[in-house]
Amino acid sequence: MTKTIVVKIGTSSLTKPETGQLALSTIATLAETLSCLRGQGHRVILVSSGAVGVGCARLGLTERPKAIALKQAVAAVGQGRLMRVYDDLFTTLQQPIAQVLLTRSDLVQRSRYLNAYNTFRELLGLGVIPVVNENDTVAVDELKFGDNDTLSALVASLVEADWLFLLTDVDRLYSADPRSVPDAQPIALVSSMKELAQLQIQTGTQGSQWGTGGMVTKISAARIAIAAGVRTVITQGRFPHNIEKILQGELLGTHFQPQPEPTSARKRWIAYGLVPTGKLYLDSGAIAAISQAGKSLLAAGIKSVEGIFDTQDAVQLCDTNGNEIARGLVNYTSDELQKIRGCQSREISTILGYAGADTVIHRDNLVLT
Ligand SMILES: Nc1ncnc2c1ncn2[C@@H]1O[C@H](COP(=O)(O)OP(=O)(O)O)[C@@H](O)[C@H]1O
Ligand SMILES: N[C@@H](CCC(=O)OP(=O)(O)O)C(=O)O
Repeated sequence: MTKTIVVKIGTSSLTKPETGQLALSTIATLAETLSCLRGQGHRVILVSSGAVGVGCARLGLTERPKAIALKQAVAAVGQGRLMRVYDDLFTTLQQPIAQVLLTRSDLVQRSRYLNAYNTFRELLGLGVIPVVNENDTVAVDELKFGDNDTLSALVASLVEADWLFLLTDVDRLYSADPRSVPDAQPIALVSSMKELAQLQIQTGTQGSQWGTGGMVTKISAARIAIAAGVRTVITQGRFPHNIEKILQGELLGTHFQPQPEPTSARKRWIAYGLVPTGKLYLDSGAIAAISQAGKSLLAAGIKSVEGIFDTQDAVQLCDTNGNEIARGLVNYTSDELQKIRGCQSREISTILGYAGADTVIHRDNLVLT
């Protein structure tokens, strides 16, 4: 059966750690594998990092730049070079590809989000493999994916993929970073995010020398993808043929089982497409009402309000310790909420001097995270 498959490859797999030069045999095998999957009728998207790493190698820089302007300039050098290598390899295999560079803002506005969806649909319909990366050269700090693990999960969610493969320089997820904890235990299957929380995995915050997010971003990417019904696998990038083996049922890498009932497309956009601009801290009654009873959020349950936002902006809903429970679109501005937090709905019109919505966030606009 035809599947939609998103494959993300990180800098640590695309380049040689010693020199930063391209790992050509890995890239060639990846191109071969993806072309083969296309030949079998699957729809394939490649999310490729490497613009900064390849740009550094091209310019003789020995470490990933920290200054934003330099990083953006280096990415511009590397992205072109990376695409040239991909195009040469895929052309040899008679497989057309396309470059798709996205920024966070392309997914924030609903119309642009749908536009991105339409572009992917057309490309996949044409039998093209889109090669996606963040548009590092123009992305601004506040509106960044920041790492391609997240980007690939958002793309997988956008196109409602069946599979997301996160290819990296370790063969799977471990109970702790195997670089620093040699007896860390391998994890083969994660059946829910609740189970993952119980495993208490240690990830550190660092990736490899050239990678960005390490395992943390892969786990949060898996969270986004499985909520969209996408089976997610973390596996070794050096052996791209493993993707075919996994699709045939071999249990390589770490598998994250998709949520049985995926969150609706609109709610996924609210939860992960939008960038929240504020936080509402809730009391325990409100937390129980939204998380267990599926109710809307009322002003009475809000203890405090953080940030400046407008109506219909996305905000995070947190417990009093700041742990996020849900996200949603607010019916009131931050100024209004400062005045009505903790109040009964019937008091709102007297406090504000005009009638507003009964709910602060209607349950149709509220997503548990
Ligand atoms: N619990 C863990 N299990 C496996 N790897 C981990 C874990 N915690 C941290 N890591 C580190 O994450 C690294 C991969 O992340 P990163 O360098 O960002 O890769 P990529 O460039 O593929 O995105 C591994 O090399 C490993 O050292
Ligand atoms: N967009 C950046 C990659 C960011 C990123 O997530 O890198 P990695 O951790 O290697 O997957 C680039 O092309 O260099």
